[in-house]
Amino acid sequence: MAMMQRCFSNRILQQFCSGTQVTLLSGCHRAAGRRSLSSVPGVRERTLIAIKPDGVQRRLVGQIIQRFEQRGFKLVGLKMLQVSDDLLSQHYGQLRTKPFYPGLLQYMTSGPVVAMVWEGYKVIESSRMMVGHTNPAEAQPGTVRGDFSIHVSRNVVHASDSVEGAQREIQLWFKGKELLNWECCDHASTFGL
Ligand SMILES: Nc1ncnc2c1ncn2[C@@H]1O[C@H](COP(=O)(O)OP(=O)(O)OP(=O)(O)O)[C@@H](O)[C@H]1O
Ligand SMILES: O=c1ccn([C@@H]2O[C@H](COP(=O)(O)OP(=O)(O)O)[C@@H](O)[C@H]2O)c(=O)[nH]1
Ligand SMILES: [Mg+2]
Repeated sequence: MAMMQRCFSNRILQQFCSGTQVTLLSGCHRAAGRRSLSSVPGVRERTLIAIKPDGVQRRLVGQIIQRFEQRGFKLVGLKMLQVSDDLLSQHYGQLRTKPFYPGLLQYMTSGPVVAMVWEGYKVIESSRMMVGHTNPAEAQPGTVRGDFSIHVSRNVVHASDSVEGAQREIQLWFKGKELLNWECCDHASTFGL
């Protein structure tokens, strides 16, 4: 490699190594004739991720956002809010009869929550994997819960668990105008377009 670097200028070396790389270096413009992002099924999937009050109190917001950015997902909605009992009872309605439900409401209203909508290919399934098992004691190291929490009653983050659930939760937590449609300039790297 050192020899090659002596022989070629940087630009020639890039062309020599990879035509694709040269396309990337030429900027954020989609090359003519390429498929548009919308033509790839599933890339517009969206999910609700909420950093719960313990995650905010423990100043984990940046690290959690970083994991989703690094993975390649796109942030399309973000806000910090004090969650109301009304919103929570709709969000966790299916858990109303569980013995831990009163404690869950108390926990979720104990301080601010950071709510986000992330977009990308299979983002719902992937983010559940990234978040890990509901019970942190069973969550794999490398997951958010497996790295940052130890008890099910303080498991740091929420992630939608199905397409229907994600649509319902996004509508519950966000107004349409709070979500932004914007294009990332790294389609070629992320989706191979
Ligand atoms: N046994 C328990 N004791 C205390 N809290 C619990 C218990 N089980 C679940 N919870 C809380 O209720 C939340 C919702 O439970 P659910 O079964 O939906 O898990 P989840 O889908 O992994 O979590 P979330 O919906 O918050 O992403 C859990 O994330 C956790 O905060
Ligand atoms: O035995 C339990 C199960 C759940 N939860 C809480 O309830 C939330 C929602 O439960 P769900 O089954 O939706 O789990 P999740 O989707 O969060 O993994 C969890 O995140 C926990 O905060 C709890 O406190 N005790
Ligand atoms: Mg759940």
